[in-house]
Amino acid sequence: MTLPLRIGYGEDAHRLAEGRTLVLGGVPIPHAERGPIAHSDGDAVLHALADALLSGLALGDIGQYYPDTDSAHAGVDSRVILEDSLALVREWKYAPANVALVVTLDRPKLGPLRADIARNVATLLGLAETEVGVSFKTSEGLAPDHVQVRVTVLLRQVEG
Ligand SMILES: Nc1ccn([C@@H]2O[C@H](COP(=O)(O)O)[C@@H](O)[C@H]2O)c(=O)n1
Ligand SMILES: C[C@@]1(CO)OP(=O)(O)OP(=O)(O)OC[C@H]1O
Repeated sequence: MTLPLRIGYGEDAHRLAEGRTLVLGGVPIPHAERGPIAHSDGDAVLHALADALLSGLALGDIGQYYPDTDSAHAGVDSRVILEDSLALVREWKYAPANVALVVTLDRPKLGPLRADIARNVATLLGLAETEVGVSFKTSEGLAPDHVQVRVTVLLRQVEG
């Protein structure tokens, strides 16, 4: 891989159900009536982010490294998935430069948690908080039963 800059893109979606904790970017969301149905902890931000990191270097996706058919990964903390994906990026001598992420969720309002999510994601990636853009959208009632996340990441080549 020779390009000094590479773009990665990732998406994730989970159906929401009662009795589950909604965690986004490693931040538990208070007042969420429902949380994700998932094989792992279902953190859609970290899943989409990990996929974005991998896609930027054409390294596949998290389902290849963490198949949801493998009981060994049941309930896995998504921070581990992200750390593993970041380690692969570093092995190829790249590092994240900045991140833009969009969460689509009808309820609850996430605006008050924007800084917490940005800070947590930045810490996980070794970035400044100002390098993590966090946007929220409702689906306008079109998809009230799921959470959807889309992420772009810019990767920069680093010295070996
Ligand atoms: N779960 C959400 C969804 C949206 N917001 C904020 O609401 C504003 C309007 O969103 P629209 O989808 O109607 O365009 C926007 O400022 C979002 O940041 C939110 O806080 N939590
Ligand atoms: C993370 C994995 C593995 O535990 O499962 P889920 O938590 O269901 O998440 P998803 O984003 O649907 O796919 C990746 C899976 O392999």
